[in-house]
Amino acid sequence: MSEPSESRAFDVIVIGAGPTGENVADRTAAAGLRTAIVESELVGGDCSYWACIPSKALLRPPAALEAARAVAGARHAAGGQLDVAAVLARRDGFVSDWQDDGQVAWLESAGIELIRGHGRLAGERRVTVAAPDGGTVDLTATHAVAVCTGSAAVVPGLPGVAEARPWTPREATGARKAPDRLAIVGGGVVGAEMAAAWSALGSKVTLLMRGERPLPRMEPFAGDLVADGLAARGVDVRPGASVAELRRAHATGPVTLTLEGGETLEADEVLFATGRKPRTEDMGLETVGIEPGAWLDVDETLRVRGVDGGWLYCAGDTNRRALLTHQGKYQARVAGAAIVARAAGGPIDDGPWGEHAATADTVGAPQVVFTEPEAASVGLTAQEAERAGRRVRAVDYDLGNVAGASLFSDDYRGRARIVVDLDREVLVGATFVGPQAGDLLHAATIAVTAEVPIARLWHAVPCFPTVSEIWLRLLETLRG
Ligand SMILES: Cc1cc2nc3c(=O)[nH]c(=O)nc-3n(C[C@H](O)[C@H](O)[C@H](O)COP(=O)(O)OP(=O)(O)OC[C@H]3O[C@@H](n4cnc5c(N)ncnc54)[C@H](O)[C@@H]3O)c2cc1C
Ligand SMILES: NC(=O)c1ccc[n+]([C@@H]2O[C@H](COP(=O)([O-])OP(=O)(O)OC[C@H]3O[C@@H](n4cnc5c(N)ncnc54)[C@H](O)[C@@H]3O)[C@@H](O)[C@H]2O)c1
Repeated sequence: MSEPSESRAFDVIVIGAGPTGENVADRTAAAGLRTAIVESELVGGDCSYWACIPSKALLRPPAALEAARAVAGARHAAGGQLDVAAVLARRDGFVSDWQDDGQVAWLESAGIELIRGHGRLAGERRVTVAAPDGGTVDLTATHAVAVCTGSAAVVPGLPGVAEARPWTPREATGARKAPDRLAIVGGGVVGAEMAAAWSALGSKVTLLMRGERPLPRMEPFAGDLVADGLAARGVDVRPGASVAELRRAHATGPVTLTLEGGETLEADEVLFATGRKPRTEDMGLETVGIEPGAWLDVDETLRVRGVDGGWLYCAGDTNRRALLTHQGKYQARVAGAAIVARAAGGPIDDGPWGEHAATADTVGAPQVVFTEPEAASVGLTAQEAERAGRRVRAVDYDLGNVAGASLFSDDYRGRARIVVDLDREVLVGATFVGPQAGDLLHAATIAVTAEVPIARLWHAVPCFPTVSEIWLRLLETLRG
């Protein structure tokens, strides 16, 4: 006998309660629209339990220890080893032991109704939820449905991959002990951060990447400095290495990776950090004329293109604009405001930098990679700017030559670059690499998104002796 089905009506239905979905729902509920959010796993999403939070919780203790060891006078007091069990316990605390009670309580306090289960679109403004108890809940939205279902790890279909039982970022951020030998495939952000984390926590890490250096989307010097930093901490960094097949002969035994060219490598675990795919395969997209499994193509207000009636929105990883929590939350604020404005029949301000346009996604989405050294960037690289037909000048400066940096740590090594649009005399990109360089980034994000004229930036005086004096040095170098 099938479980009973229930029908409910709301103004807005959000599918996926990750950071993005939570923020869309928060905006619409705060504006008085009856809002439901559908979640199939944990309220809080990947970011809270299997991505940003646990990864940064693993990376922070080794970084804190290194920071102390980098300063003569403090070094002797930081001579011990990391307490790995305590690091993992602290990580478990940050993910609330993979329980979502706290986030559920927040939803309740915000007046958002949680409906647990797997959500699928079922035609215009309709969502069917397969509830954990086997029943179904049929939902109808008066104004909008927002798809915020995030992304999932891509594992390439190499021979032997299923038997090798590889780690995805979920296992890598949630592991309960450091494997003796960890092979990581993919030199993107996850690969670099997990190499930094697990090498510090006791694994012998080999980082295999197809390209010349890690972090291929950043300025080349960022990948080079991060590769040097990883190598200095014992990671075997292998550029130009592609895995051809894997073999794990015994369930409890090691895995052997065969590289293209025939070389083999043995490890206890292998992590595939090889990118993401949208979580849209099994969610009824075909009922609204979209191919299942596709990234959703949206306009600047985050409304899905090509859907009659304009009621379907998509924010966060699933639209592929910028796979970052802070950009997903930004899109959520924009989409939420657009849904509220359209529901009220009000005007839509969707021109560049308008209230209902996610302009920063393409102009100034910042990112910090929490390796040692950190790599932080916003806007365009010099090469991207040139490819876009801009007349630009890249200005570089050695971060270690700034007084604040040499005080911050002995032998500070790092580099900064600003990319200046020579026609408009504004910054279109910036990159900082060095210990704790991520904290330098927000000033650059403001300069890029607010299009602060260089002539005015000259009057923004950084304090002596902070690492921020890099700004003065870069502008002096630009002006000659
Ligand atoms: C290891 C790792 C580290 C990262 N670190 C950072 C970082 O430091 N900073 C940063 O900015 N970004 C980081 N990211 C990226 C960040 O995790 C994502 O950009 C972010 O989680 C996207 O948020 P979201 O809300 O779009 O999706 P998610 O967080 O994935 O949430 C989507 C939610 O939708 C639910 N869902 C999916 N399908 C359905 C369905 N059909 N029905 C009901 N519910 C459904 C899921 O269960 C999930 O809860 C990291 C990613 C990884 C893998
Ligand atoms: N600190 C942060 O902001 C942070 C941290 C982690 C992840 N993230 C986000 O999460 C997303 C996912 O990260 P990711 O590192 O998985 O993806 P990514 O796209 O950054 O990197 C994946 C890498 O794997 C390589 N690759 C793909 N297939 C391969 C194969 N078969 N063999 C070898 N290499 C292969 C790609 O060339 C690429 O360099 C990113 O968009 C990133 O922005 C952000």
